[in-house]
Amino acid sequence: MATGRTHRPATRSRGIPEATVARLPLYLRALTALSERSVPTVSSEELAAAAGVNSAKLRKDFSYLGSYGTRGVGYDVEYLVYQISRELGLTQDWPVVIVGIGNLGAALANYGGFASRGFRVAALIDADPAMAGKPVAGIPVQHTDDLEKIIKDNGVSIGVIATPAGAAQQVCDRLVGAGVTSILNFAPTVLSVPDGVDVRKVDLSIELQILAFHEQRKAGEETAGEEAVTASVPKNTPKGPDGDVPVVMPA
Ligand SMILES: NC(=O)c1ccc[n+]([C@@H]2O[C@H](COP(=O)([O-])OP(=O)(O)OC[C@H]3O[C@@H](n4cnc5c(N)ncnc54)[C@H](O)[C@@H]3O)[C@@H](O)[C@H]2O)c1
Repeated sequence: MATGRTHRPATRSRGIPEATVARLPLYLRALTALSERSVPTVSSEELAAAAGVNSAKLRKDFSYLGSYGTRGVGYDVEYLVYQISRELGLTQDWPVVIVGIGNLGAALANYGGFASRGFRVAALIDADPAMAGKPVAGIPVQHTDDLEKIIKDNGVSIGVIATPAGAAQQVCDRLVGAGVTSILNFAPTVLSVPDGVDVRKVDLSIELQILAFHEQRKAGEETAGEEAVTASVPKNTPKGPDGDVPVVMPA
């Protein structure tokens, strides 16, 4: 399998910066909550606060969508939900396969939040023959022998890897070989993929390490006369698009 990580430009071809794309799901989450409460319109300030984003940044982001709101009225909640969903490609159904149905894979399969956002778990795949045919979240687990056929039969373009780290590259290669072009990797390893394949990595332990760093810094700031401790750590630490630490990172 060809290797080499995908390097995305900071701006996608359609002119929406990656940083804006990363904030769209935050707006969508806040807007969906408003929609569920039947709130018809929202100001940029209210929405920015609900999404945890600076309001000037929000207005700039929405200008890329061609959405400027109405002075004195704000943004139409339902229309904005539609616009952002369309921009993110969520107005269509995305069949997803999960590979590695252990503790994490089973938890992901049971997570209802995927389906409600347009991601249908089409198949569960595991290398353990003892698991074949056993239902998890109502879906029978299938053996890795059939991985390529499962991908093709279900028209899958997004794969989730929840195998041990040592198996992740091989699983990734097979997924890509079968036509998968987007991978969400939970295994603690860096995956090599050919150009045109997107990999996103989720690592909760890294998030905890970043929080530990901040905790350490807070403790350092509270300790009078210990400037040497606070000065030894950089001021600018990794932040997410909305100012908090990101859970999903580029691979
Ligand atoms: N990113 C995170 O925040 C996070 C959190 C927890 C776990 N993890 C990682 O997720 C992975 C799974 O963790 P877990 O606790 O569910 O492990 P687990 O041992 O419970 O499950 C792993 C599953 O993968 C299957 N498997 C092994 N090799 C395979 C292969 N080649 N093809 C298909 N399936 C295969 C095993 O049969 C098993 O069912 C590990 O890499 C772990 O480090 C990541």
